[in-house]
Amino acid sequence: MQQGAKDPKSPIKVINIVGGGTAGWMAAATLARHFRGHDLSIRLVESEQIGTIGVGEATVPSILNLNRYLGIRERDFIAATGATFKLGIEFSDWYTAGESFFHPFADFGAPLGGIPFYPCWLKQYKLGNAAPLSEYSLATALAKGGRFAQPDPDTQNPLALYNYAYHFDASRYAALLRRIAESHGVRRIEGKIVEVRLDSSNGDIRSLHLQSGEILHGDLYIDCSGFRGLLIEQALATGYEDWRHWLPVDTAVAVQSERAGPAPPYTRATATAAGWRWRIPLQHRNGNGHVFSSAHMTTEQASTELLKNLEGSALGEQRVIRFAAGMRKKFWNRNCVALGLASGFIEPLESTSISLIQTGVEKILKFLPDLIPEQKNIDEANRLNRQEYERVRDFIILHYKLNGRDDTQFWRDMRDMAVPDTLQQKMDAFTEDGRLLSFEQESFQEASWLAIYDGFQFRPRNYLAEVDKLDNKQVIRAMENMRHAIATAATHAPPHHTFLRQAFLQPQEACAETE
Ligand SMILES: Cc1cc2nc3c(=O)[nH]c(=O)nc-3n(C[C@H](O)[C@H](O)[C@H](O)COP(=O)(O)OP(=O)(O)OC[C@H]3O[C@@H](n4cnc5c(N)ncnc54)[C@H](O)[C@@H]3O)c2cc1C
Repeated sequence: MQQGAKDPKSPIKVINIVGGGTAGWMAAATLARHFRGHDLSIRLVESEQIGTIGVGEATVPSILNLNRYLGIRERDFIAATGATFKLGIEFSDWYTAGESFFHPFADFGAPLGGIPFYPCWLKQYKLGNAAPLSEYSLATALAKGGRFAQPDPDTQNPLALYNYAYHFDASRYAALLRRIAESHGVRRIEGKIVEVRLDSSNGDIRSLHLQSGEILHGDLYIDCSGFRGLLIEQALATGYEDWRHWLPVDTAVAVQSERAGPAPPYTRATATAAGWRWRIPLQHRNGNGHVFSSAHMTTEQASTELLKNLEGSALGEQRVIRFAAGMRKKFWNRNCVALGLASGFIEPLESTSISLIQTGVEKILKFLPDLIPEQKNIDEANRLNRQEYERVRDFIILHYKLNGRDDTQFWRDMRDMAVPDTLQQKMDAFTEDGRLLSFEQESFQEASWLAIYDGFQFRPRNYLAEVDKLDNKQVIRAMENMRHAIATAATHAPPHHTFLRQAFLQPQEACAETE
């Protein structure tokens, strides 16, 4: 057998990870933790000369599971990464200019008489007896007031159940993960890979050749090299499925800025003439960016719009990043798995990339039992990965499809476009009677779909007939009680910055009682 070629039945002994951005270090820390005690060596190659993408600072709640798995205490995480809490996303000017709505990581209301809240609300809303849906969400009320408190895990009150995520400094998070990975034995190699050689007998990746002359052989290669896809595309020519006909936003200008005022506990996404701007509040600064369609707006226009709307002075230079929405045709091809930007990218509107890295790593763990790769497992991992990407894609497209703006060609085109069949099916079911279809591998659950439908005032023609079994007066009273309880609970929570300071940023001893 050639050097570097592996007997297909023997367990993997060497994993080479290419790239030390968020994807590379997430993979390194998780794989090293999962396979500790195995006869396995994990190496990570990264190049300071190339650097990382330097954005990617808003997350979804699944990040808490990763931190827990890696043994990262919330207090340490928040101090190390300059993190703030995130209750959801405020969408400004998306439906029409001047209007905004909130997508919380939480359900709306609580079931009434065994019937889910939404159909009950819908009937009363149509009758003019209900407040806007957002007023039945504690997470939304907290966000609006700039307040934060952690949900009480023992509460019996369904209104107090919500999730949260974080905003964090991506480079500091990568550094934290690196410390964990290295403590589990991962070896970091600084250097630029200048050549990737394939095994002529089977087409697998055989070796990585560094500028320094060092050659790395391995059994499994994880491509975390960013958009370039050094292994998965440049070496293995896996192919890319391009979704720009649905998601034409293809360029970002990004800049950091000084914080002005206390950090709100949410991300803001503000629609512009041909895209949208993000504002991500960290403890020590804001992350800002403007993502736009280059067919409808120049980089100069996008940059002017971004700078004009910064809340504090810009810190450092603006960066321009180009991308194409889509996914690699296979995320696992031969002896190579692509994670992060190397595996695909759907624009950052719902902060999904980091969670897709997480589920990508989980698929490696699940479909590589005993470290022995089998083609049927690889095929299944690819099938699930595709579905997961497509579900996220559909959810993002929905935000554009439902827009009510008439001010530019971009928004009119987005409203008129034909959407994927899977999305059309969901929209049709919802329009009929409020049914929320859920397919395999959904990243966003029913409450999230509801938040977007309702935010865009896209409402069903009918409500579920079952709701008519409930007594109208009782329903109205119960809903009013919920709204009152939520408003009261929200005003009792501390301002977000006070919560952060008191619970997480004070010296250890002072915090002991808050744990
Ligand atoms: C505009 C924008 C906004 C985003 N916002 C969010 C967000 O809010 N939330 C979210 O979840 N995600 C977001 N993302 C996605 C997020 O940034 C990425 O998923 C995340 O940073 C992971 O990137 P990565 O590690 O795959 O790639 P990168 O950070 O690009 O890292 C690539 C690594 O590969 C190394 N490398 C490349 N070539 C070589 C070579 N030849 N030799 C050696 N090393 C090499 C580099 O040195 C680097 O270490 C955003 C992305 C963009 C473009």
